[in-house]
Amino acid sequence: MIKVGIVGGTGYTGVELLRLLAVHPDVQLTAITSRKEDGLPVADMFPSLRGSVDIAFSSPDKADLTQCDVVFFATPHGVAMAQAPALLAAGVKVIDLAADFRIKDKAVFEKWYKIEHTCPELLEEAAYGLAELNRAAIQGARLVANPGCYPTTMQLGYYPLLKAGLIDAGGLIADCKSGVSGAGRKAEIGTLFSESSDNFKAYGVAGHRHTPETSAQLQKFTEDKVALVFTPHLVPMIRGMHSTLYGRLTKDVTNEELQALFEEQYKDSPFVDVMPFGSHPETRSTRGSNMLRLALHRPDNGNTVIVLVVQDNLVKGASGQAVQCMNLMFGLEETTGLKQIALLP
Ligand SMILES: NC(=O)C1=CN([C@@H]2O[C@H](COP(=O)(O)OP(=O)(O)OC[C@H]3O[C@@H](n4cnc5c(N)ncnc54)[C@H](OP(=O)(O)O)[C@@H]3O)[C@@H](O)[C@H]2O)C=CC1
Ligand SMILES: CC(=O)N[C@@H](CCC(=O)OP(=O)(O)O)C(=O)O
Repeated sequence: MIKVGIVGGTGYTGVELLRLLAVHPDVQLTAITSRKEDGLPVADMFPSLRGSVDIAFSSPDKADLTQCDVVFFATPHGVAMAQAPALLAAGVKVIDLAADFRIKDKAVFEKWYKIEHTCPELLEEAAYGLAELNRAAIQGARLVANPGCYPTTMQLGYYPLLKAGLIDAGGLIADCKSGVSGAGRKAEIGTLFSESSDNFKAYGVAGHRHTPETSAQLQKFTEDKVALVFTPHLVPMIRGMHSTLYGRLTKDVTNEELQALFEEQYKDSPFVDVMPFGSHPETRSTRGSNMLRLALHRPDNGNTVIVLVVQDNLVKGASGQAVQCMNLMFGLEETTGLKQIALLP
């Protein structure tokens, strides 16, 4: 059994990890931290876990995480970088759901996250945890940087087109929407019911920290200079993400060829569903599941290709993806414990 620790067990991605790992056949939940809830049985806070998780929270300074085989950090940016060196030195693998190890350039990280990077020596080593595009590196990694939720949709949607040189890399436009759980469980005015329900707005239009993460990754797929315009929006739902990705075609290609390109690219990726050309994927078709679904469109058969991508921000966009990485790091089937079908309605 893989002994698992979770730092930040009281947040949305933390409890989502618990939901997934509680029924994972190869996992033993060993330590779950909370700074405020030391000693409280996890299932007292989250009754959905009654009968499935029987351990209590412990404060991060009391929890002996070195007894774990792997530790997930479901914490704000900056927490994992402070603890990862000691854990790795003790032989513990680390999966960070925050951004501490996603951006290789320390100066770029510090500019966008407004915190000093205290262990830049691990940046190069960290494997970027997007299994579909980086499987081999994750398999051999002891430190994984789980991607951001928006970047997951943008990369999986644009990758086949960029790699095949079919679109103008300098004119990528991504119009993305997230459910409110994407902002986490902490109290904030913007996520109060009266502020975020029956309301719809863009945010971070002048610049969002997922732009440098996504651009740096997309740049690996093409020699042309990538320029990405990314506009996130907050939609009045709890879970779910919908990204509409626009690309300007630069070569003659038929719709059948575009569809075949995506189907071929993801034929061995169990968590990417390439839907029939012209489909309209719905966020609810991924709710609670690790599946990302996408579909291609080409209005009027012109030179714009549109990729519609949906996922559950808390599963494929965060905790499910992290478990997918754990499976690869420990030589398990990538889908182990992740076969949940989306909840409808
Ligand atoms: N929500 C989402 O859809 C996604 C989130 N992420 C990223 O995952 C990470 C967690 O997000 P989310 O679960 O939404 O956040 P939450 O705000 O819901 O939870 C944060 C957790 O971190 C703990 N925590 C906070 N500060 C510290 C600290 N200094 N030391 C130890 N533990 C701490 C909190 O627990 P306590 O206060 O009890 O100690 C809490 O359990 C973030 O970096 C986020 O950016 C990534 C992709 C998607
Ligand atoms: C709706 C909402 O607020 N979403 C978050 C992104 C969540 C995510 O992926 O987070 P990290 O990259 O920070 O890990 C945001 O835009 O800041």
